[in-house]
Amino acid sequence: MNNTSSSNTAASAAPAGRALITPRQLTLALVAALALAWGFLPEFTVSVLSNIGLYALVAAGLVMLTGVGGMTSFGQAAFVGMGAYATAWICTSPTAAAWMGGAVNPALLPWAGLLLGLVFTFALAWALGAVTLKLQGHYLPLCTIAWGLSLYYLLGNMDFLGGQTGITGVPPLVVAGYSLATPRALGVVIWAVLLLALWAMHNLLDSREGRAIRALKGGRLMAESMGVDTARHRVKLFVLAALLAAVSGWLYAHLQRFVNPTPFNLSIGIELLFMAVGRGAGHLWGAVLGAALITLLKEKLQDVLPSLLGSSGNFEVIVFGLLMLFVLQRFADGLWPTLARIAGRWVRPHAAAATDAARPAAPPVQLAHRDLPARGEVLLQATKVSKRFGGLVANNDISMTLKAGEIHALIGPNGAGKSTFFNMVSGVDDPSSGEVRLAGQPMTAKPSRVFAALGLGRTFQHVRLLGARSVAENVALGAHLRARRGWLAAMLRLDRAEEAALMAEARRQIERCGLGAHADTPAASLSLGQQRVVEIARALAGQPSVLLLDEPAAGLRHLEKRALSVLLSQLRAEGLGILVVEHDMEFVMNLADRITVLEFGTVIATGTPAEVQANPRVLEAYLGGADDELLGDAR
Ligand SMILES: Nc1ncnc2c1ncn2[C@@H]1O[C@H](COP(=O)(O)OP(=O)(O)OP(=O)(O)O)[C@@H](O)[C@H]1O
Repeated sequence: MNNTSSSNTAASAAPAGRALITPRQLTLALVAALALAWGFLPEFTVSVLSNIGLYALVAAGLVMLTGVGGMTSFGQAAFVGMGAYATAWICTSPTAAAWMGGAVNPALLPWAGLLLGLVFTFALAWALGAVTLKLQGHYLPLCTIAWGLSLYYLLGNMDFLGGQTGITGVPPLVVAGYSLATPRALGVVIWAVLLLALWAMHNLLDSREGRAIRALKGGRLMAESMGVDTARHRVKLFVLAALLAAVSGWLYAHLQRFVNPTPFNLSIGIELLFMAVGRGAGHLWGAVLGAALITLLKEKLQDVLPSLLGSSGNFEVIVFGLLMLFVLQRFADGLWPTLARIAGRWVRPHAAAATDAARPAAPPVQLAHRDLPARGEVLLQATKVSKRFGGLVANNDISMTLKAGEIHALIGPNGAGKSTFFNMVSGVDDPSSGEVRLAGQPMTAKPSRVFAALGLGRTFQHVRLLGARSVAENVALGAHLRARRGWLAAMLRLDRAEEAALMAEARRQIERCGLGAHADTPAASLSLGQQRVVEIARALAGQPSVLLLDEPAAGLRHLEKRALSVLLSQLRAEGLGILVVEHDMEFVMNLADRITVLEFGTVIATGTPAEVQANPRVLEAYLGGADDELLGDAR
């Protein structure tokens, strides 16, 4: 721990000499300045700022969905339309009034409209998300275009919603007896809602569920292996973005006081995406920056371009397209990180541990705890497991057991079928035939997260970490299933005690694996060998009874391998069962209790390291191939 805290102190002290202000102070100062100036700004500026607030609310949802979660949606404008139309209809329609008995206080109608919009959007977004988000690659954005268009045309073709003309006479919002009829009055609500939403989403990202959301982008395999239900998280993220869009639509309807389908068409959906793309992956404040840039630019271009070109038309869209090319070329991470780098001279980044220390101590919370099974108990059992890819038999009738308190190594030349077997005993893939049991339970057709819930922790052959996040955050993701607090608690910051316990557990595992000095370093800046050790720490944070390690020694230096050997021996002594796939024969022979050797998908030998090294088939498999010197080294 000492190393960690000293590095934090150094990290926070270094820029402090130049820095004038922390990000939080800067945000508060900007918000205070806006609040103070609000009453004195010209009407036009207030109107533009209100529009920026409305756009930023939708763009913030898109930053979460696209920037953080890795899912692109072109159809967000349609959800804005749903929020707008729901309130416009309920506030103006005689049918709606009749449904409500005609006795509702008119001041309450917009709130009924908000409720209707949210309920309707929730239901539709959940249904659309459940179907669409199963699609991968370019199919997902294509599908969002399809339903974005459908909803837009639906709004414009419903007679009871006024067709293409829309609905006029939407009343202003009334709050505590005050009518918010002007942009200056409603703008305050718009910005208050925006700031509240940014705060809630910032909190969400800084939580156990936030780490799970961030893990969605890098592929679902890793997240599922940590116990995250990725399909559910994707749908929830989609619904969250849709609800923010609907709230923006609700405010829009009461700002404009009329609605028609035009502002909810696909080109606005694309503009909203531009706003989110300019922000830099996952930077929430970038949504405000993107919304401000695009709104102001659009305003200017709509004035300047027609007079320059001598004819009217939506020329600004062409300029947006070209600008987007330029921004994506020059600022691949978006504009926000570039701005943040420039602002870094004056803005002091907060060090994670320093901020933790500044927080009031939360009451201690116990994370879920699992007792290790008795030594010798069978933890993982594969019985006659085969895997066929078309005509290729990658695994052929492989049987193997892993017991508590032993290290079992799986070796074999390249292409022997080790990774295929690993995938089947970790829930990534299902066997074509045969059975895998974990903790006595049949695991056929169970996803990886069920394996994780039953006590299986794993690392990956190709390291899968959240490169931009700290080592501590990466490791805390491994303890996902040991905590319970959900999205709402995180957004409202009711999860702090649990979060503190998770981070403490992460730091404990990092120390244990010898990376204490790097706990607050972004994972991507460690060496590949160290990143492999981070993966082991992450697996350990889940308190597994079975540990699957895929080439843990690859990329490690000699002393690091020795340290890893010591750690694995210690874990074995504690009673863990460890299955390791490894090409480094010296490492394997010195560490493993039992070894299974694969060749062409078939087990050719099983036994102690000495038995395996003396086995003529193994010698032939290795000495006949390119790996001969490996076995030679070990002997
Ligand atoms: N998804 C797949 N589709 C088709 N063939 C596959 C698939 N996955 C693996 N294979 C094939 O199965 C065989 C075993 O591959 P596998 O990756 O399991 O070997 P390995 O022992 O892990 O190799 P290495 O040590 O190089 O990682 C190889 O011939 C490989 O090409």
